Amino acid sequence: MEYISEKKFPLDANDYKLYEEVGEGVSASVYRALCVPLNETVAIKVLDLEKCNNDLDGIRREVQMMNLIDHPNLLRAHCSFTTGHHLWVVMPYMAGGSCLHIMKSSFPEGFEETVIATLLREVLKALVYLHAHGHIHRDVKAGNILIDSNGAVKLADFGVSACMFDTGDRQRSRNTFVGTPCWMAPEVMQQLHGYDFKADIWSFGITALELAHGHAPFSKYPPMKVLLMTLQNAPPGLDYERDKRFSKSFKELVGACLVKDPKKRPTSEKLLKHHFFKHARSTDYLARTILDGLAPLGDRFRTLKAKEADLLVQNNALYGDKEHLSQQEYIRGISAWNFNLEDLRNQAALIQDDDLSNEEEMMKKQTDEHKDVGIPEERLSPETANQSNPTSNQEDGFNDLKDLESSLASFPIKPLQALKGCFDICEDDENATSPRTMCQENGRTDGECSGQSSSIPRHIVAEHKKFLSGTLLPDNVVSPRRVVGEGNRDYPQSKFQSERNYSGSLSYRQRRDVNNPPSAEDTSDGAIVQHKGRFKVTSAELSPKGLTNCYFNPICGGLTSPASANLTASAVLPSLQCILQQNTMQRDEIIKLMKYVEQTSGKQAEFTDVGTSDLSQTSYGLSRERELQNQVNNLQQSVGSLIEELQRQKMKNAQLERQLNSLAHKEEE
Ligand SMILES: Nc1ncnc2c1ncn2[C@@H]1O[C@H](COP(=O)(O)OP(=O)(O)OP(=O)(O)O)[C@@H](O)[C@H]1O
Repeated sequence: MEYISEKKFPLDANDYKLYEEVGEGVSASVYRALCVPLNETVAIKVLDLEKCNNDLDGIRREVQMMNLIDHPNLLRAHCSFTTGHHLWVVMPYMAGGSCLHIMKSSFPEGFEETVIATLLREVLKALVYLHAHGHIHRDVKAGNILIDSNGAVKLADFGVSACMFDTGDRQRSRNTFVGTPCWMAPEVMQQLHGYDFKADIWSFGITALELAHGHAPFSKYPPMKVLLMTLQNAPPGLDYERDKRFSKSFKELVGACLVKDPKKRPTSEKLLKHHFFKHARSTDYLARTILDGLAPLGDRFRTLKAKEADLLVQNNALYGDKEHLSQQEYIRGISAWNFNLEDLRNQAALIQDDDLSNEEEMMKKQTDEHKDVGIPEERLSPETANQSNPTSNQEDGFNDLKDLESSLASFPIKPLQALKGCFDICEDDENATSPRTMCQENGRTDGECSGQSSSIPRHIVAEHKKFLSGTLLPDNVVSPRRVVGEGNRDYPQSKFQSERNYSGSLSYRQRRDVNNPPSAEDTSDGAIVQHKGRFKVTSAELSPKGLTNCYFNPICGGLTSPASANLTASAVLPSLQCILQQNTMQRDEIIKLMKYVEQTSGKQAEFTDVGTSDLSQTSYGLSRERELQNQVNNLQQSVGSLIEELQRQKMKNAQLERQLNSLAHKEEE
């Protein structure tokens, strides 16, 4: 892992003088330093190899990339070498720091359009180069756009990049769930067909919004919610009202990047010709406008770190609330979201009902706004598109299999609420190993439980399950029990549980190394890997056995477990609600499917009779379910207010404790 650039940077740590720390990632610290023989200021990224045992591949890839690339807008390494158990990567010093840090220090509301156009043009040039050479960056975001003292812009951090020309095992990495949630393209989250360069275009669009507002869309939400919102909502965009200060061409550029169908996104090359970039200026302009008057990078880094520590203490004392902490992580400016099952449950449980209705409103608003800006409906998620044109489904009827599939690929009406229920009830129940058990607990027969109808095409069923189970991640991500069910891959639940690391300095991977030596299975299909503070989940669908477990479980989804005697009302109610919602939706879908199958097999007349009586039974069932659901809602509201009250008391307690402490302190003095 040693190489030299033309300029002959020394490969001995003694030839460098380390100064202050200027940045920190999950796996590394970055220092300003002096290369003594060349008398040149450099940045040195120091990685502790003992702590990154499992990620050597990623590190190797990053260093190789930093060696091979040769483009003024990409951060290239001068050299790299090991010293003790550390790897030093020597690179040009980018005195301005990252765009994220600059915004956090001086532009909390985002940059003005000319600055954005200039920054984005430079980043896009880097992407054109990377894509032309077969690379996907996979982590484009303001935190990885660095600026030097002259205003030169470089895209950094190739730790999770991938190469389109890779084959075999490395090709699999292109189908992994990797990136930072807010910037992650829907196809990367969905894991259905793999992805390509266009994933970077989506992240580029999100970065444009981040530079415009000072934060990425959905950044205040916990990762689980970000995933759901990205998949379910209309793509984010510039708002006509709120973003009046931005030009139409900027809005169009963002709109072009943030299209859910990757095929409809422009290539980086085409995007570079977009008329928005006529607003771009020279990079000196950046130096004059955004770097002028900024404190030295090390000082800014220290201030941000102190702010972050304060916030962490405050939030811990006041809320103990992960949603606030997640936001706080964003303030820190690194993507240190460790992702584990326990978190998913906790985060799902944090989702409030009013969030849900806000979400729905937001979706509706975004749909209207998109219409205003003239964004075609194909940019909208299936749900939103349907909202904007309520008759479209009916008009199309059920004749088109494609329509059916797209409607099956939608989430329940309130997926977050459904998830909330599923996670609540799932608490550490080791007995819940199969859908069969769960369904028996619900008083269903196996037949009902499997939901497999001979008339339903199997590929539709498989896809359907992915969404109706309330799980948006690949099945293997959120349901270790499914893995257990496969027999030979018997992960105990605890292996998937990591302690969430809010400060981001320790990763799941590092902790696990201490307690569990890595096994071959760690990299097998479906293992969750926390990769450099981002998510990385290998898709099981790529393995030949991946699809064999795609059973459609209409009642329980993949996550619920039998109710145990000590379950609280708050745990049971949401889960009931989840079951009701899923039932309602699945019943509708089954009727559609039956109708479709009957129509195509020429039994229309027969079906009408059976169908009519089925439908009337169904509508009775539906109204009964609605009634029950209302009751569940009411009960849930009471539980909600009790929880709120509890939180208020907790806050009071924390305040009293602080007052007591300071009194005790004074007395001691
Ligand atoms: N060449 C550089 N000059 C100045 N600052 C830098 C340089 N390289 C990195 N930094 C700063 O250090 C921070 C961490 O670096 P980097 O992103 O490479 O670490 P990482 O461990 O890969 O982080 P991540 O958590 O994003 O994976 C960056 O966000 C940036 O602010």
